[in-house]
Amino acid sequence: MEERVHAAVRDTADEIDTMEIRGAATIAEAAAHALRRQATASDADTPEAFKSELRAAARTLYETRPTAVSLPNALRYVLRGMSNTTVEGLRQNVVESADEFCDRLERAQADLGQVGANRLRDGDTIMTHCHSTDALACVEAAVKQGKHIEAIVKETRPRNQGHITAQELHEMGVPVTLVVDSAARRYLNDVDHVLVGADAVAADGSVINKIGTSGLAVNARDRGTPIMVAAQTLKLHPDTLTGHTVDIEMRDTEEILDADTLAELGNPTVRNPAFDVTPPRYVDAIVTERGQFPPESIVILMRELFGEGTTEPWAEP
Ligand SMILES: O=C(COP(=O)(O)O)[C@H](O)[C@H](O)COP(=O)(O)O
Repeated sequence: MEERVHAAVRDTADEIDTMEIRGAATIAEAAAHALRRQATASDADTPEAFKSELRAAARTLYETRPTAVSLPNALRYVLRGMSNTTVEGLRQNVVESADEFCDRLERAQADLGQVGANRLRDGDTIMTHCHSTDALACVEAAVKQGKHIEAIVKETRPRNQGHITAQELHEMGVPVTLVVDSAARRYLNDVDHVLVGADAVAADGSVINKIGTSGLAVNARDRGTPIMVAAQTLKLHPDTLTGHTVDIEMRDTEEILDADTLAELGNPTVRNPAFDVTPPRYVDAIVTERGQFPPESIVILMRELFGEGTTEPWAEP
């Protein structure tokens, strides 16, 4: 089966796995591009063979990282478009669905940016965690509205995605203060909004995002600082409508300590969860391209978008 998967798809899968491609929206976009590539390169000679190839490619991409639901949502969106009865027609279906998906993703981010920007006032300071393109779209829109925004950016150990956030905010003209993760509570006194993204939003309004988000949210609630989650509807997790929980990715401990240092320490057990779950009571607003929602009411939007649930991206309809 593997040999039917195009090398470009396998390269994308590797890049997602090693986090050269990372962040929920970016992963989704890369996956849609990869399926498009599989379709344009395919030399399948029957519609069944073509569909089977595309499903194998989707599975290869799906197996990279388990938490960001944008990935299966993207695969499902593109594969759902395969309605034609000829190979050429199916190829065209996939190309069009993938292009449409990427357009929609870009538009959704711009639209949610406007909604998030309306929550920010001139002179506000935000605190960020990790690197989220949805969250940064809110800041970018606020800056374009002429608001002066400042940012306190958590570095986000172990992979320091906060550095990317600091750089991108700087490019927007936003003054940045970078702090170590453990300094967050100390600086919350200077913050008007905590602004983070999401890898998945569950039907009960829980937010799954980079490890450390839940601790930040609890501290922010303690200080009375509003917590805004920027998450386009691509981040809504359909399986949670039927009681499934979201799989939290455990990553290699080498991201935290190299083998030599580990040995010097007497080889303690090291755990490296990539994400955590913030319960809805710690979230003030989930900002989507369909407007802002209190977390408890996100389920209404999920039912409208997904009905009663979905199948695996590669399952026969
Ligand atoms: O937790 C992360 C990234 O984790 P990782 O670096 O492990 O992929 C981001 O906050 C979300 O994916 C949202 O990002 P976006 O708003 O860009 O979809």
